[in-house]
Amino acid sequence: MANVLRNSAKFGFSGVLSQLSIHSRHGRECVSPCFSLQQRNNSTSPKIKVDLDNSTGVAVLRMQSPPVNSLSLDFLTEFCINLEKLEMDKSCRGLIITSVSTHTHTHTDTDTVTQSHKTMIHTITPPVCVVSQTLSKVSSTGLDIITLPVCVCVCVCLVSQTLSKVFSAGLDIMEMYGKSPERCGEFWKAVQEMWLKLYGSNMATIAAINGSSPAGGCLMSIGCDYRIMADNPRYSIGLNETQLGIVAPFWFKDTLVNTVGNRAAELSLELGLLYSAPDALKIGLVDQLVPEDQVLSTAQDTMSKWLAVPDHARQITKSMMRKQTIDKLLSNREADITNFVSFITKDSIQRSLRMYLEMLKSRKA
Ligand SMILES: CCCCCCCCCCCCC/C=C/C(=O)SCCNC(=O)CCNC(=O)[C@H](O)C(C)(C)COP(=O)(O)OP(=O)(O)OC[C@H]1O[C@@H](n2cnc3c(N)ncnc32)[C@H](O)[C@@H]1OP(=O)(O)O
Repeated sequence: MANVLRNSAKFGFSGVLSQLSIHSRHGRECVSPCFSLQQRNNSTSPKIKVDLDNSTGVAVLRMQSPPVNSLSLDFLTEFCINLEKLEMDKSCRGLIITSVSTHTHTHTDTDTVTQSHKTMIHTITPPVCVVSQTLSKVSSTGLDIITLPVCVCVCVCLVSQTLSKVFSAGLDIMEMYGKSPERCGEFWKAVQEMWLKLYGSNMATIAAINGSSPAGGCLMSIGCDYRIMADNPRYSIGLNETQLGIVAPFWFKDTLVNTVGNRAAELSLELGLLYSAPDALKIGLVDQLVPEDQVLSTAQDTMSKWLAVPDHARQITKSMMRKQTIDKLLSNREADITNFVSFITKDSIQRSLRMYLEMLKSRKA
């Protein structure tokens, strides 16, 4: 333990993790070269928006991946990159994770379309510049040269997409359904990485849960130091894996046990319970309920209390509380990937996932 504390003090908590996970494909090894300490930490990427307030040292990470902020491989990779970048930024001490309820995505596109498609394009986007030209093209037979009237549109379009009222719908089920074992393994490694980075973060972390948060969304929430949830009867949170016919792995279970205790975790996991906000508060799955429009401001107020504690003392304490759980996964990472891949690719599990997907779609109809 003395070693742990010495290392924690020297490298910081996530520094210790990085030392241990140096071979990770999604870890520091591949991410670090992309970011220098000089880089600003206000970034907008397609699925995640990060704003760091330099005066408070608090970053707000907003998930903005419609329709439900599901955790795909791309999303997880982006999430980890953002976390790593903030972790390396000495001015960032606190992180709030939340979801944008609506977002406007600014998209610049260059497209080449045939004349017949021109009208359609115009109705979708206000083109900044439209250049008509004639394009010579080899036909599919390769013998005839045909000339098509084309319209080259350079468009700046505003696409408004609405996220349903979710914090995160958890792991992207499409990443686990009908995929090759290799792809499943890559995906699972990214899920592990997300949890390792979040649960072991040196930053004080708060989940501002402004929507439903099942399964992987719940894992992300309980990976934080504190949870504030919107008091909205439509929202639920929990590790509902068994309801899908799948099993939450040991480190999901350990994180839940560390949060709500053994008995509540046992009931919760075996029954795959999704809790309403008041019930989640009752078992300690979330720490505070507030009206929906106050989730973020409460998270900001709460963060200032966390940041009033000296960083090194908070970080070493966090390490003492979480290191054992983290080490358990670090020393079983490859076996955990192998387990996941062989479990998820079983015919019976694939059938369960298909039925669950169909159920999700039919609920809409
Ligand atoms: C020997 C054994 C050893 C054990 C070994 C263990 C190995 C490990 C085993 C595997 C462990 C895996 C762990 C899995 C964790 C997960 O996170 S699984 C995902 C669980 N998520 C859910 O159950 C949530 C499902 N979604 C919902 O309940 C609702 O969508 C919502 C979030 C409450 C939002 O509802 P609403 O606003 O009404 O939106 P919808 O209309 O339902 O959805 C919109 C579209 O989004 C699609 N969608 C929803 N969730 C997901 C998702 N998680 N992934 C992918 N896609 C999703 C939904 O189908 C809709 O799609 P369209 O119909 O095409 O619009």
